[in-house]
Amino acid sequence: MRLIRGLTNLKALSQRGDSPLGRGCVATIGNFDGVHLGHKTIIDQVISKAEALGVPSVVMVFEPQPREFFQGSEAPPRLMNFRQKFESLLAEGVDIVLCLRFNQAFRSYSAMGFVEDVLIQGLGVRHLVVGDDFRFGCDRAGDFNLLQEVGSARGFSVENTRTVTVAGERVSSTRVRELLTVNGLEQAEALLGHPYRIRGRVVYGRQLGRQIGAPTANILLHRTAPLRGVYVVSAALDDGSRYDGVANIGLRPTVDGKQPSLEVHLFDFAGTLYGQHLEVVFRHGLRDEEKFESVDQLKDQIARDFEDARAWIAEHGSEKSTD
Ligand SMILES: Cc1cc2nc3c(=O)[nH]c(=O)nc-3n(C[C@H](O)[C@H](O)[C@H](O)COP(=O)(O)O)c2cc1C
Ligand SMILES: Nc1ncnc2c1ncn2[C@@H]1O[C@H](COP(=O)(O)OP(=O)(O)O)[C@@H](O)[C@H]1O
Repeated sequence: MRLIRGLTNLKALSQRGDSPLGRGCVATIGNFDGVHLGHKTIIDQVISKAEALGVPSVVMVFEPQPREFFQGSEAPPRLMNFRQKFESLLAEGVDIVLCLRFNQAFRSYSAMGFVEDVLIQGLGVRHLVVGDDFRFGCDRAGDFNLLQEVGSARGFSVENTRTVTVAGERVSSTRVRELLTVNGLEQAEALLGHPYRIRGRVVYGRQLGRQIGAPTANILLHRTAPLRGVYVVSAALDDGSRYDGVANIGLRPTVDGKQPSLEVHLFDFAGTLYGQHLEVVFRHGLRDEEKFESVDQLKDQIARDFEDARAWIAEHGSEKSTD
C-alpha cells in the first residue's frame, strides 16, 4: 500500500489485522510542494528513523493544500500537482503517502482531536518529524510543544526538522516559486536539488499546431503555473524514452487562449502522444510569451525558437536523464 486517501480509509485500515501500520510508523506532515532540498532532508530524517524502528515511513499531505482552501484562486501557483508529488515522494523512498482532504470539516478539527484520531488511532505514530513553527488544528491552536507533551504522555517522540539553506538562503517552496516567476530557473534548480519539471497528461488541443508546422503536445494544467514563456525542455514519455524539445507555457494570447497551458514540441519525434503522461524538464528560458498580430508572425517566431533551441542543445548537450 503506497497511498492512503482520506480519513475514512485510514481508520478502516487501522482496524485491519494485516495493516501495514500495525506496528505504527514514523511520520511527517506538510505540503511538500516541489519536493525540494528542504523536503528531501526531512524525508531522509523520517526514513532513517523508520528504518531504525522497523516501521514504515509516512508523509501526510493535504488536498487541496490549506492555502488553496483558504485563498482559492488567490493562492500562489503550485509547483506540482498531486500525482507528481506522490510519485516524487515515492522516488525519495517514502513508504506511504497519506493524503487527507482539507475541507470545512477537517479545518474544524480540534488540535487534540487531530492528534488522537489521526496520529494516534489512525497512524499509530511512533515518531513524528515537524518544524518547530508547525501549527495545526482549529484556529491553529496545536503546536510543537503540545505535540511533545502529548507525545511523552502517549508514547511517541517528536523531532524538529532541520533548516536547509543553499548559499545562505532558506530553501522554501515560496522561494522556488518566486525564482521561477522571474526566470531564475538555475537558482530554482539549486533549491530544488533537481531541474524544475512538470508532469501531466497529454490532451487534445485545437489541432492548429500541426498546421503551422509545430505539433505540440498539450499538457493539462489544473491551475496556473509558476513560470511563463518559451523554454528549451526535454520530455520523457511513458515508455521512458526522452526527447529534446521546446515548450511554451502560458495563456497563448495570440490565439486568445484563456486557460493556462503547457505545450511541448518534441524534436525528431513523429507519433501520437494523447493520453500519455509526459514529464517535461525545463532546461533553459528562451523568451517571454508574446501576443502576435497574426498567426503567420507567430509561426515565424516559433521557427526561430526551434533554431534557438537546437543551437542551445548543440552547445549544452542532450538531456538523457533527469537526475
Ligand atoms: C515554441 C513555441 C512558442 C510559442 N510562443 C507563443 C507566443 O509567444 N504567443 C502565443 O500566443 N502562443 C505561443 N505559442 C502557442 C501557439 O499559439 C500554439 O502552440 C498553437 O496555437 C497551437 O495550438 P494547439 O496545440 O491547440 O493546436 C507557442 C508555441 C510553441 C510551440
Ligand atoms: N514532434 C511532436 N511533438 C509533439 N507532439 C507531436 C509530435 N508529433 C506528433 N505529435 C502529436 O500531435 C499532437 C499535437 O498536434 P497539434 O496539431 O498541435 O494538435 P493538438 O492541438 O491536439 O495538440 C500531440 O498531442 C501528439 O499526439
